[in-house]
Amino acid sequence: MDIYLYDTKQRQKVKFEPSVPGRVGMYLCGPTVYSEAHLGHGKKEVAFDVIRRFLMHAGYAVRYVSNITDVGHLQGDADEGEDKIARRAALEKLEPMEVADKYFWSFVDDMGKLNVLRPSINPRATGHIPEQIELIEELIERGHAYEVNGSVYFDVRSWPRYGELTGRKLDEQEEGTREDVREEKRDPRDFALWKKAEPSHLMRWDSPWGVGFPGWHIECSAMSLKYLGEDFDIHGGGLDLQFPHHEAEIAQAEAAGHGFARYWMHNNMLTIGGEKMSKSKGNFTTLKELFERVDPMVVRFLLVSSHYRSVTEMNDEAFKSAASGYRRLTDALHEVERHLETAREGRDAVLEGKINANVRDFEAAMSDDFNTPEAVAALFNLTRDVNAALAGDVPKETLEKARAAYRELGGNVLGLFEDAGSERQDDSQLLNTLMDLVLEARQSYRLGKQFQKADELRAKLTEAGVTIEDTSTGTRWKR
Ligand SMILES: Nc1ncnc2c1ncn2[C@@H]1O[C@H](COP(=O)(O)OP(=O)(O)OP(=O)(O)O)[C@@H](O)[C@H]1O
Ligand SMILES: [Zn+2]
Repeated sequence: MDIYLYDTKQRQKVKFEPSVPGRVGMYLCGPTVYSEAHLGHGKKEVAFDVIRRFLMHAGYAVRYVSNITDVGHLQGDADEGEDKIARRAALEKLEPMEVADKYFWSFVDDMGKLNVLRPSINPRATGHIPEQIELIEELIERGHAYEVNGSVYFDVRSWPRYGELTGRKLDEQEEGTREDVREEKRDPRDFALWKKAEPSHLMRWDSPWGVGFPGWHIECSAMSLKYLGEDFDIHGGGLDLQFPHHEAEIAQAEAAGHGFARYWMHNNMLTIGGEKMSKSKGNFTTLKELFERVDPMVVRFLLVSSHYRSVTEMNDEAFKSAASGYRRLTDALHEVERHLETAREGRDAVLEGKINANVRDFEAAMSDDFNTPEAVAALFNLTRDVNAALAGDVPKETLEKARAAYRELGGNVLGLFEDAGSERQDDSQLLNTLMDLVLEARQSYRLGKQFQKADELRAKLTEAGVTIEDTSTGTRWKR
């Protein structure tokens, strides 16, 4: 199966050829673990999870590495200032590593609910300080980095290829860093590889340049090279990471003499009211909040219904239609399974021909830069064909073929049906159904003017940790 993907660096769709036949090495920039993940983070994780799953479907053995940033990411992505983790540690009165662990496990939990496969390796920046120091030493030796007052900077002027991923011109590169220009830098575009730790800085390590901590970008170069080797296949991340983070990653690795990622893939943003969902804008919905009102599998369905390079807009309407689309697929699969219990032996060649055609459409869509909306459309066509046939009598072997198509394409590739998070997903679905029933009961008390009973129900729910709120659009509940 030939797979084409959009490579950010070449600015076009290209045929994917792994550097080692049959194997794929993939690296995805992971979370900075200082707060709860929001739906935008979910979009990124699901986008690359589906890419990984389809490569597995195509027969590749995939090593999927996604880092955990637990040091060096400073406020405002700058070269100067407070570390995001340390800041949160001070606010929550926790050790920095306690903050990192708390939000790391919370992230693992959220991604499990979204049925994102666990990475093969989840390396942490703090666990790879020697590797980062070694890479910085190589850069200094080759004349691409310099030390000043215990900090080390990448010398952008020594590396003319800097900026080639995004094709930024010199003056545009300066813009992002001008505010943080320090006298120490030879050029305002230079970025920190290692920072001297001020006495107040909690996270600190010995280095050839004194006590300090690594810059934000160096961990990804060091850890991807360590676990995937030179010239690994795919590097992914959000669009907003292209500059400066990914430009810096490439420069750090290549200037030190290493081959780096061969394909660059970037997901577009999840928006709300047309604006990027982000922590700093405050317009975010954490996945945990969302899962209280929307089944995580519906959230995943919404995410895969738009292309990873398209913007996904979040609103109640989108969730409503995702819920009904998702229900159509699961209902059809359940119907197939129900019919299988009593089906007669034999096959239906006409329906099998249609199933095969839909499977081919699905694979063609996914081979064309992982076009999930078209792949979902193929599943709906399959559903239409299967439902029409189920009105009559479908024999067993053909039903099994239909079930296998749903399980492989909808389940294993799009991740919509089972595995990692299925138990918890069932629980949350059950909880939603039960709460709908409870709220209906309360509503009928109120309509029957049995207000005391309605209030008692509400009080008992509060006792159980569930609060309910009456709004103009209906009653909502929260845990
Ligand atoms: N709305 C979004 N849609 C898609 N991906 C996102 C979105 N927000 C963040 N990401 C991706 O998640 C990763 C981590 O992002 P980050 O922690 O900077 O989140 P953020 O909410 O944008 O935070 P901040 O506003 O503080 O920059 C990045 O790869 C980024 O591209
Ligand atoms: Zn990175």
